[in-house]
Amino acid sequence: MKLDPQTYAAVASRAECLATANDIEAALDRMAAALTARLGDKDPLVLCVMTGATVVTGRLLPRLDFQLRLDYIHASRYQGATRGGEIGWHHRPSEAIRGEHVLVLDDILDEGITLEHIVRACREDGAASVTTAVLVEKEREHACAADVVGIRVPDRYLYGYGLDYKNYFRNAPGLYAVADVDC
Ligand SMILES: O=P(O)(O)OC[C@H]1O[C@H](OP(=O)(O)OP(=O)(O)O)[C@H](O)[C@@H]1O
Ligand code: HPA
Repeated sequence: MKLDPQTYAAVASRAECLATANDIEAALDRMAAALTARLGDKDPLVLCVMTGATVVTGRLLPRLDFQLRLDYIHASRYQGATRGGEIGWHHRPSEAIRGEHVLVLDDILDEGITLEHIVRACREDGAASVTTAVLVEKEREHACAADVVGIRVPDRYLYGYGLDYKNYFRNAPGLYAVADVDC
């Protein structure tokens, strides 16, 4: 569904910036250092979790100065809503994963259900190892933990740097918490 320009502007004006682009770029530097230490000699297969992880993947990969390959995996459970539902699989690269040291890269760890399903699928599909990294982790309980976390934020609905609000705002140059009235 499309947002009309008035609603779009009103949502943006009510949102609160929780992390600036500078904060996030510094977090990406830290993530790159941690991932280099873990995977620098493993020739990993990086799996971008579509669609939200496109921005973190694009910003992080040029910081990883070692041999790697890029593919994608697509499981989602929000579909433009602010509450998650059943997980839906759209692309599971089972053949590509077999025997690989996999790095699953996602934008956010919220309830952790998406990452839990993806890690389980990678193990079922015969990955040699599975490492997980997320740009943002919400301060709440998660169904599974991420190995590498860029930035931790309060448990509010967020947009920006790949994260969407009603399929918009993935291009916002920071992390913004949506006002309660818009959730
Ligand atoms: O930890 P969870 O509560 O499971 O939520 C995290 C997941 O939710 C978002 O995906 P979404 O289903 O919204 O798809 P999208 O990437 O296309 O936005 C996000 O990109 C994570 O993959
Ligand atoms: O806070 C969020 N914002 C955008 N997408 C999400 N997917 C899970 N949590 C969020």
